[in-house]
Amino acid sequence: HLELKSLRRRRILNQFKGPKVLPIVGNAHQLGKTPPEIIEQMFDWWHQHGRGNFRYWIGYYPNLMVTSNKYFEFILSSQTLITKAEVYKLTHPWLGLGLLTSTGSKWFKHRKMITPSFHFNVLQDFHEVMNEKSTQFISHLKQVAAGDSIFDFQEQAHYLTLDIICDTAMGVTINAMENRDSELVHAFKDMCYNIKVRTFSSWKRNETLYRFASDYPAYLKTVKMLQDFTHDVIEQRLKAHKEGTAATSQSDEFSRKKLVFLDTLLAATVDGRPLTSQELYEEVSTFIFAGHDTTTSAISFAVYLLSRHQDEQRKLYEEQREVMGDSGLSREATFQEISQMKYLDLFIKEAQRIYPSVPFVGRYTEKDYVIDGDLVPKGTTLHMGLMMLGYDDRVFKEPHKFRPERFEEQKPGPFEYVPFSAGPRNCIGQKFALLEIKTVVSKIIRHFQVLPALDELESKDGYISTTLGYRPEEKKKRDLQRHKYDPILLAAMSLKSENGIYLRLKKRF
Ligand code: HEM
Repeated sequence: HLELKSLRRRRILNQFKGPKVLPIVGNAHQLGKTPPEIIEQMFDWWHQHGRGNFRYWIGYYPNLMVTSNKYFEFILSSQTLITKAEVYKLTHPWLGLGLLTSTGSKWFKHRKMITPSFHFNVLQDFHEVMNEKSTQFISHLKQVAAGDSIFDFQEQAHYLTLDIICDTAMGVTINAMENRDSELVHAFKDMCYNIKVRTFSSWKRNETLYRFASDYPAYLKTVKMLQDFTHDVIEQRLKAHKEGTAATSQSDEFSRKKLVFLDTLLAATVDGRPLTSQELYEEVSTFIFAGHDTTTSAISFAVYLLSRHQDEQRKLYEEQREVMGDSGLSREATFQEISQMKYLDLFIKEAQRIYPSVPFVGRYTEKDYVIDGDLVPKGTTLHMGLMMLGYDDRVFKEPHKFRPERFEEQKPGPFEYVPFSAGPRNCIGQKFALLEIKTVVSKIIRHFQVLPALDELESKDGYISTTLGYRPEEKKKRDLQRHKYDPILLAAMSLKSENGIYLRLKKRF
């Protein structure tokens, strides 16, 4: 039955390049056993098939890895090709159908309703929180990094971003940096971990089969804990609104009450009515997930690059001295000062090219499409290889060289570099994210010299340690020289280092 059902799709998709397909398994047997092996396989196939689009089958499910510019333009500009790939369903039990996962008219109406929540003025309130939490983060790092110790920065960054997002989304202080062993902090961590594990497990990915897994009861407990926590906070905030003790608009300057994301949702309407409690829950949870998993990745890899590329770090420090003044290095940067940090901006662009926080974006074709003259059949999962774009030497010369200046010298075309996606379904939190990354990273640069785990790991020639993106033969050779402290990349929904991001910090004052 499955064979017959997929006959048409097979016939059509055979027009695309791709690895040889076996009956029943498709190409699943070639994918690799571990998450890092899967991303390596994708890069290998990309090279083997002329660094263009290629198709592969997981059992009877067809997948098309998309890296061509014309495809990116078509998909990202489309108003109809907006249904997310099946993998996003793993977030449904926690997030429901919020902005990230919904489709059709629900997505359209909610996108319109939520857009003002990221308005410039609201961001200024968020910036206060980012500043406050990153000041705490600096004190926290001083303890963790004391005595020249080598520590996993990625883990610490996760606590920070969780603190920022809970406060900006709901006005709640969970203090994850200090209470890392609390049940709630564990629940957030476990949930992100669970999504990662299920992404790469062929049977745990299936909702019905997953019920038989040994970790299923613990998973249900985690989902319930997060749901109860968020519902409680929403109820309390709703009560505060009724009693007039919460901020209702950004102009609440007089009372100095901070506006949080939930406040803007409580004031919003869809179809002329306020949001239901389920809708409020879905959007707040989505904001929390999309807004902290990604920034953990972005901040971690940016700081990792600082540790390996001392010349660039020196330039960044000089810029901090220029913008903040020598006597101002210990204070918090204002919104305006952040926008004057131009080299930091280039640095983050370059960091996102090499280590995009969202390495792949998935869509599902609910009907046939003709893209760049090719027929793409209904029922195909499209994976947009955002990460491959960054390693394409037809666009970025010497892609393994870390050179923030490249973004000043030559701007990539509109669909050649899209870490925040593009078009109607682009990242709604882009400005929030950049503000957060810059606030945190600039503060780290002012307070510490970031050093690699071992002195000899500093890059002397500007080349990065990552070998993904090299041609397979070249990659194999370079892999032999890899060090245990070089990150091993894996692409769950966001890009992470499987073996952590180990580095050292030296206090500047
Ligand atoms: C470095 C940080 C970030 C990166 C690289 C990033 C990237 C992306 C990308 C590529 C998408 C498109 C996903 C898709 O089409 O499936 C997306 C969507 C989204 N992002 Fe971000 N993001 C970041 C941070 C944030 C933050 C901080 C928030 C919220 C505070 C956020 C909220 C969202 C939401 C709600 C969507 C769904 C938008 C929609 O479908 O209309 N993101 N992001």
